[in-house]
Amino acid sequence: MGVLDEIVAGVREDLAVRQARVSLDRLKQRVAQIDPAIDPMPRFSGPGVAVIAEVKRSSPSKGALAPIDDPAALAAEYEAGGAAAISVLTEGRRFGGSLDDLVDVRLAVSVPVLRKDFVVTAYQLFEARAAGADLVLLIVAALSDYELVCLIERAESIGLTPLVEVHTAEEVSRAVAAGARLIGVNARNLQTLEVDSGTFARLAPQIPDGIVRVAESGVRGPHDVIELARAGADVVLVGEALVTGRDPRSGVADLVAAGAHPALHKG
Ligand SMILES: O=C(O)c1ccccc1NCC(=O)[C@H](O)[C@H](O)COP(=O)(O)O
Repeated sequence: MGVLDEIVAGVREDLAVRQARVSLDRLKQRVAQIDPAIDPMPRFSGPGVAVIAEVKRSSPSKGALAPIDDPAALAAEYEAGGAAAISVLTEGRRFGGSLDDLVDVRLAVSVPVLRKDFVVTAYQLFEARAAGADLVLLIVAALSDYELVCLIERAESIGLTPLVEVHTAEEVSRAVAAGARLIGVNARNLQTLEVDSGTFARLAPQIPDGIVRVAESGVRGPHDVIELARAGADVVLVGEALVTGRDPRSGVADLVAAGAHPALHKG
């Protein structure tokens, strides 16, 4: 079994426990009561490169990264540094996250919030929206074409913007055919966990104009943002470098400044 399959198997076990506790109808009632989701797309379509800053305690590739006792405070620092959105890893077993983290972050910031998890059922979309998420990650490698189309449509029907994650040229084609408007190219191979910094530049030309391009994983600093911008990135998603860095606010601000350089402005 590969790493992704192992993670998804654990996610399904934990999901079954939550589904036994909270019915889908109850989640739908909650979703009907909360404020509408924020549309992140205008923030991702400016002249510079937008930064999604991630709340990430640990990972399968690196183990423990940072304790993050107060995810809300970290997210507020990210927002103060200029983050266009906050990503919250809500998977518990391998990433040390939870939906409670997302609820706390939602209350602390006014920028859009992404539920970064391994979503395989519509129930998780309602969980995400009920917790206050505005975006949700859908990983093409974890889904059939039919599941992908259904989850994109269902997410959008409840106001969530799907970030559709790809790793290969074939997955880009599947994401585009499924109707993705926001595609994330993840440079981390989900089998080997190695980061290949050339992945975005290889796959981005295959993503049609009009679809927002996100570069995910392995962004270490301003130099990488400049390289990714030159390769066509509209957005970068950064976790490890920010949670292990000196200061999250200035860490984000440095990335935003690099992506805002006039020489990189999109045409
Ligand atoms: O981070 C991992 O080790 C990982 C392993 C398997 C599946 C997903 C994984 N990470 C999720 C992410 O996509 C990253 O947290 C995100 O792109 C930020 O990456 P980084 O800046 O390299 O922390």
